[in-house]
Amino acid sequence: MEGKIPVTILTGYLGSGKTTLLNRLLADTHGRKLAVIINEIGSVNIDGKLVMNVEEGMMELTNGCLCCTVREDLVQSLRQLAQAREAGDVQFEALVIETTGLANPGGIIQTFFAVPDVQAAYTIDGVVTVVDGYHLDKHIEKGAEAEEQIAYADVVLLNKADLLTGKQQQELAAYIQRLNPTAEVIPTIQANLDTGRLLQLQTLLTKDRLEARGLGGASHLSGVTSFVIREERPLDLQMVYELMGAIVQELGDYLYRYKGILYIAELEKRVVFQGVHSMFAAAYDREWREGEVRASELVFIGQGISKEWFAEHLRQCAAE
Ligand SMILES: Nc1nc2c(ncn2[C@@H]2O[C@H](COP(=O)(O)OP(=O)(O)OP(=O)(O)O)[C@@H](O)[C@H]2O)c(=O)[nH]1
Repeated sequence: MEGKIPVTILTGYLGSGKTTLLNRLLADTHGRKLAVIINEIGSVNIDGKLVMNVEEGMMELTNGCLCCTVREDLVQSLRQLAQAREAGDVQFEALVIETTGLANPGGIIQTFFAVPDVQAAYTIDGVVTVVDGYHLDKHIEKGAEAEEQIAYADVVLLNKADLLTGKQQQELAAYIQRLNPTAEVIPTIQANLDTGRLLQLQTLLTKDRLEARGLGGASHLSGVTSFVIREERPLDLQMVYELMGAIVQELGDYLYRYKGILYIAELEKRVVFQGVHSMFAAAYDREWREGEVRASELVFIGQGISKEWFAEHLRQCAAE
């Protein structure tokens, strides 16, 4: 992943506080210069006007939602930004994409896997979802988007905490955690938090993070299930690719997000494996540390998927 531009995807329902957070990211002195892509439905880009302090490296996508399919205008913007950076016309170290409140971030994430030159230039650092704690129940009633945005998140900001009692905050945090056990949930007021950390999530699961959340079992809520599979025997990467290729042909629509570390036979490096719906990719990670227990750990988040079924199939990819 050396040299790639890290990308943070900012999602959240309408009015949850995404622009508030973006302004903080731009104003804070976390030491990283950001480029921003904003997606707004409709031809009048109000959000663009609300974002302060960006002179260069800012792009606005209007007329439509960055949703569901690979978007050619997003691809064009990403290419232009990468080229301008390469040529020295703009300088930035990281890219933030703010999506519309009704976007399912899956389409955007897929763009980074599906388009080879985009994949070569960028790497997704993390997905940050801002939740309007005060209105979450209403947003969930309205459709699947609010839950899907949570399901994709690496970090969830439980925003508008000033409008919640301590008990409500706890209940909402537990609810979010059941939807997405691997996400970190942070209560915020006006999206106020250490923004520097948000830009360095490196999105990956670690064993500690999983254990801290008591993972391993399955959780079910509104048809969205998430579970972690662990396999201690070394795997054959080719077999994992073939298996996942076959699985996503059948189940791609139901798999919102899967990610984790693979322990591959005869390889000293960990392999990061992650995907969204039917797009997935593997990349070399750091070397296994001395004394570190080597194992594959993958989290799956999707609709109506079975932990046993996935575990059984992954077991068949053992190299020996
Ligand atoms: N009470 C309260 N209001 C907040 C908080 N955070 C943001 N707001 C307000 O909520 C409103 C929406 O915030 P934005 O940051 O524009 O939300 P957004 O997600 O960008 O909105 P859209 O682009 O329309 O989807 C604004 O009036 C904010 O001032 C909070 O923690 N508490």
